[in-house]
Amino acid sequence: MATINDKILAASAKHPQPGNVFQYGTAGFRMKADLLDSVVFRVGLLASLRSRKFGGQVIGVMITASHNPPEDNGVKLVDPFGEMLESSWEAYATRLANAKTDKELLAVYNKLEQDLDLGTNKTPKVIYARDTRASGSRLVGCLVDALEATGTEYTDYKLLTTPQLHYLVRCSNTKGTEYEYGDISEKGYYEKLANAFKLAVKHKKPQGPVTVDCANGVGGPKLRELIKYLDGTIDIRVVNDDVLKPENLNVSCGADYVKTNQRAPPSSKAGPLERCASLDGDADRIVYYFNGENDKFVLLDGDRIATLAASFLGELARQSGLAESLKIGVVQTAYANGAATQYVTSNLGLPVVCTATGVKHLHHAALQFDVGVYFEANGHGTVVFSHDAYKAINNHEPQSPAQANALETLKALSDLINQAVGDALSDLLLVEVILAHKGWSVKDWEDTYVDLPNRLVKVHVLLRSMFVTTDSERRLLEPAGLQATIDSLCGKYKAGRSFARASGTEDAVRVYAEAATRGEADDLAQKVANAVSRATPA
Ligand SMILES: CC(=O)N[C@H]1[C@@H](OP(=O)(O)O)O[C@H](CO)[C@@H](O)[C@@H]1O
Ligand SMILES: [Mg+2]
Repeated sequence: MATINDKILAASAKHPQPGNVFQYGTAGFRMKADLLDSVVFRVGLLASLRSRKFGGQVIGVMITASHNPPEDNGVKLVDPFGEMLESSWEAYATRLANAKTDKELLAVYNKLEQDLDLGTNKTPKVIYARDTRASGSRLVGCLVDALEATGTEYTDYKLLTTPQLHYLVRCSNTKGTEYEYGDISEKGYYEKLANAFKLAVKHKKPQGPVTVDCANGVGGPKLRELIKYLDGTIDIRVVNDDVLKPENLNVSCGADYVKTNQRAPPSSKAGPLERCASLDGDADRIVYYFNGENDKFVLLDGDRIATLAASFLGELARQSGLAESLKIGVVQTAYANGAATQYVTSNLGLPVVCTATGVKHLHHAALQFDVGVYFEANGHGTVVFSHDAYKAINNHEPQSPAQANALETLKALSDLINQAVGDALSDLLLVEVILAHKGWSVKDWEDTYVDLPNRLVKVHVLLRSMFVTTDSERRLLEPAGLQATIDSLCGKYKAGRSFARASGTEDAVRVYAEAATRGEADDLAQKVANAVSRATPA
């Protein structure tokens, strides 16, 4: 009888390594889809090991390239509690992906089996899903070959948003425990969100429609499905939801297009002050926007969602009598607008923590609070409630009808908000709840503070690894002397702030600058970019 090792060798022979060098980055592996067969096969091997490491708990595999062009694809792993893969395992994924031959791959796999102290012999379990890309079903085939070869039990959830898969992983592993998260089904996801939303807006119905651009991705059909469970409590108008033409995915639409180009999708028919939102290709990011006075485009990005959520959660905690027991905090990266940071500390009186770029860093830091609000400026984020926060919310005896109302809304939000990962559908409903409660238009939301003009530029350098940062990427240790130059440049501009760091996803150094006026922000960004270029070999 063929051993597992024989089976891995035979299956691997169907998916030869193309000779490329791969790296499991911030968002898993991501590249042109036709290069990915061997990578997905090998991620399948790792998912099986990861499940064995946790005594047979369910691990998730998501096949998506999010906001990338339609011809790309990617793959990432979901850990047992629904979080992103633990960083130390990213290196194992990279090692497996880069083994040149089938034999070498098997050697790496067997070595990991030995080194990882896998403990019990429980059958490994994996669940997986994919976005709407044309290459998705072929890549699923590669994944299944690995799961079959390793004797891993698996369930194919077909098309899902990334956060839906995270939800299912968390539900699977918490069933019957005190952390039980929900029913292990797609329907369970919609029911959980819809019930929480209906409860949260029981007394305050959202005013006017919200138009949601779904990037022609998987978020479209999933949002349409969610709407069926909302019983007309909100008017959501779905646009750019054509998934039958996968070549249209993220093309001139979607959250990344809107954030990068600072404009609405050209197909948008929104009138002045109409509430609009855009999801990305796998629906884990969302940004809001509208046409303001004189047709000025106004973006309400992740910073704005974070400040809105923090302000509302702070109010609810006070109104329900839980201000003392719920420590609320906001987590941002250095890319957050200085005005947003200032608003949270000065106006809301809440602490702000800055972390390195990448949502896993933010998520981790947010767990230090009872209620941790975290968003990247690009619209990826969520609010995490600690176990103690759930206990406090669920055990608190309200002292008045007003307290009872606030508590009910707070409870509903703790169910509405995806605890595993940033989720565009959950975040959409969260924003809608808050605007409804505050009775705010998008203009009122914008008016909470004035963003500092800012500029983000990319500098192409020969060796981005030369750029070594400290202080949550806000300051450079190397190249020597460059930080002093940046400091002195910032000092010349009112409210000047700038930093440079190597991108983790592109071969470039990113320079961010903000200042009191548009001209000064642009000027500062350009000068720092020039200094970055000068500090590196040509
Ligand atoms: C300035 C910026 O937007 N950076 C993005 C980008 O990271 P970089 O390391 O800056 O390339 O991609 C990350 C993964 O999608 C995302 O988490 C992050 O916010
Ligand atoms: Mg995404």
